[in-house]
Amino acid sequence: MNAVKLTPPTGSVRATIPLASSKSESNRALIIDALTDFQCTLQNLSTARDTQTMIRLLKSSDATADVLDAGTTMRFLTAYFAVTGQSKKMTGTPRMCERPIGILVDALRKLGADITYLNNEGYPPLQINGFTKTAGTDRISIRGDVSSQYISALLMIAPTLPNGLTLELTGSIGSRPYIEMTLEQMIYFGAHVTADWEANTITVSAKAYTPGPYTIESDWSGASYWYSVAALAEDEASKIELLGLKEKSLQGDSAIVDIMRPLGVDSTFTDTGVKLTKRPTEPSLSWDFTHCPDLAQTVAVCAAIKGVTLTLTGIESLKIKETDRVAALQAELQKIGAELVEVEPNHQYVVRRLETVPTIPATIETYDDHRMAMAFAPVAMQQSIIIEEPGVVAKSYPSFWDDMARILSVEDVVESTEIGD
Ligand SMILES: O=C(O)C1=C[C@@H](OP(=O)(O)O)[C@@H](O)[C@H](O)C1
Ligand SMILES: C=C(OP(=O)(O)O)C(=O)O
Repeated sequence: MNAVKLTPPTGSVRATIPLASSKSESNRALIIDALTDFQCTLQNLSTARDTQTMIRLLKSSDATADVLDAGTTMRFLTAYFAVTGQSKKMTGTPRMCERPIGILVDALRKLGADITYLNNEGYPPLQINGFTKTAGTDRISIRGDVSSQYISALLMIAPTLPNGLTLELTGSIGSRPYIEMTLEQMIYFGAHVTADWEANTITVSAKAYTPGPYTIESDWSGASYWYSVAALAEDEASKIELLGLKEKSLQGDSAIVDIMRPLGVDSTFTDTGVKLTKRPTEPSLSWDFTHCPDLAQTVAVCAAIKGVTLTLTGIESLKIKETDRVAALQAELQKIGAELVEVEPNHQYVVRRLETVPTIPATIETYDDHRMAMAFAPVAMQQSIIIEEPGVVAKSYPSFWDDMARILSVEDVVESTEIGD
């Protein structure tokens, strides 16, 4: 086993953190760039593995595209390879092959794509065998409550369809800011888009993208771990500056600014980013994570350590991400003396402290999930903690441990290897 041990800092924390840039914005910009025949100039692309995988697969002429564990890369490339008439086998990690894709494949088939499942119906791996543009329809109904990534994937290819596309989103809509991010980036590159959020209908005209320069913002999801660090810093004089973030962001995870105020963090925007300082904490907090699911783990762990009773709704989609994040949180929060209880089935959950005294340092399993590692790391502001398989952070934030080492001690834990291992 590979692990790192984190030890609390002494005194107040003062740090300036460069942050990784957003993999969500990067992966959209890369698809749009590919649809302009790579005529755009993209700046500050993310170093995240999910983005590096997207770059590699867009350049590759191999018959197989292995996206590893990158959800957006799988969903966006499936639509891109289909509409550009390529023959590709799409595959990924064993977990990726458990993450549903049927809703996107059904929609692409209606538009004219030839896609077959190679193993289980509705899941990767799949084989794309091209696209018949005239066979398609230009109006499609699609569920909005499983993953917004299917919707973003379809929207981005829509300008290249002969008649454009109208999407009617049915049921409740999750992760809506990610759909809005897609639309904003499409509009930036010259797409004609009309979104009617009353009727849940989005129309995209057939019109080629206009290539141009584009600079990716820092990653607000990655920023959330620094908000948790600030919230858990014991010294009231602690200050952290996060570079490259904007108050008016395309990223819905900028909601962390509002979520963290009751957890004790004030945000002040500057020309270069945002400064975090400490403020009084409230005893309880309720938040609906429907539109910012990637923040749920950060906030759950932070509230658990602070002893703030947290009521969470909108976390159903966590079960189909890199791991079942609800189950993973339930198991690991116990180790830091807290529990995540399902109060209303598949709807409302509460994080609260337990009476038991946990062992310190707790050893946290990460379940191949970058956000499990990064969400638990800020616990080290108050108590030592061991995080297993720390390399998982590479998916979205490869320099996370180097950045953490600016404020506290991050040591590799060397496990003795037994003969026969
Ligand atoms: O479109 C995107 O960039 C993303 C959308 C969200 O997924 P869902 O739409 O599946 O919730 C989010 O969890 C993921 O990290 C990135
Ligand atoms: C869910 C995530 O990513 P994806 O769905 O793109 O794998 C994430 O980064 O938390």
